[in-house]
Amino acid sequence: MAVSPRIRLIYYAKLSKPRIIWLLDLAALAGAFLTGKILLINLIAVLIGGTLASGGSMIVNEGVEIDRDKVMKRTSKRPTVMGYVSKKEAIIVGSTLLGIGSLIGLIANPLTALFILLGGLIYIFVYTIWLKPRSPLNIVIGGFAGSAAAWAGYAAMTNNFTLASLLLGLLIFMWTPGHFWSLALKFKEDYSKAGIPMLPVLLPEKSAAKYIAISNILMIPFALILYLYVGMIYLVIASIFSAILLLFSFKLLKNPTGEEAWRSFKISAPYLAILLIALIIIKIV
Ligand code: HEM
Ligand SMILES: CC(C)=CCC/C(C)=C/CC/C(C)=C/COP(=O)(O)OP(=O)(O)O
Repeated sequence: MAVSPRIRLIYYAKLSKPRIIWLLDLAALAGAFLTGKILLINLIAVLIGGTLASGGSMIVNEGVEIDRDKVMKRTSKRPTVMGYVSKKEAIIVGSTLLGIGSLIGLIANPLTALFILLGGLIYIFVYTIWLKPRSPLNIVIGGFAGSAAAWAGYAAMTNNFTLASLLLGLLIFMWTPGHFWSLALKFKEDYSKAGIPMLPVLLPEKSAAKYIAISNILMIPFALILYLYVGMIYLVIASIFSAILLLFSFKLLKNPTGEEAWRSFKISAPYLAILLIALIIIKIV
């Protein structure tokens, strides 16, 4: 379809899921600041490279998923579903962006580039193509894609992968199921219609709420343990916000409705953001 380059850019900006990219960038920033030493050029490289690569991966995801997105109300207006961007075009443009983003990571070092590429490849091949249509563990394993952002940020400063970066990545990995199952519980019908076996589609609401609570409880030690590298002020902040997150999980457990699941989802991104921002600020001052 012939549209102006400006409109085309808007389609691609939408397809890149910018609301998710900022948190991935924040994870990369937290990884970088966790090292305690900042190399400015490398920091810029990992942020620009990570943004292009994650945006590109999302565009490939939407190219691959046109038939699933078509069926779900939440995703039915995407430029790919509307026919504004074809499957082939989304896959080519998205993979090119993933490639360029990974190459920009090379400005920092090869390990950074590798983690950026790994994040995109896990999201596209392991999550989107392999597990999403087949297994309720799809987003559990897919969570490693988010961890890769933190590992890339850490590697950009140190050219290394250490226990500290492993733990930050595991926080994101452990956070992902609670984040996503809350959303899937709210949009249970959508996922069911599309035949995607998200856990809340397969289980009664009460059991889904139980898994969300369990996964959030299991995540909290990973949130707190980072105090070893960040200090007591971080521990206090992480404890307070973890308690708030748990409160939302228990409210959902008591009242496992779509509305309560939506609240649990809406608190999950700010929760992770606050912990990551606290880590960054404490490391700066
Ligand atoms: C496989 C793992 C994940 C799945 C399946 C998932 C799924 C989703 C979905 C479907 C949305 C709604 C998107 C929309 O329509 O706008 C969303 C929102 C979001 N996700 Fe995730 N996500 C995952 C991991 C992550 C990770 C690792 C991060 C960042 C570290 C992240 C950050 C966000 C943010 C910031 C939002 C927007 C929240 C809002 O609208 O309030 N997600 N996620
Ligand atoms: C370092 C690096 C490049 C990391 C990239 C990792 C990455 C893109 C993680 C995102 C995970 C995510 C937002 C999934 C969305 O689910 P979905 O696709 O099922 O959502 P949908 O139902 O809205 O299509």
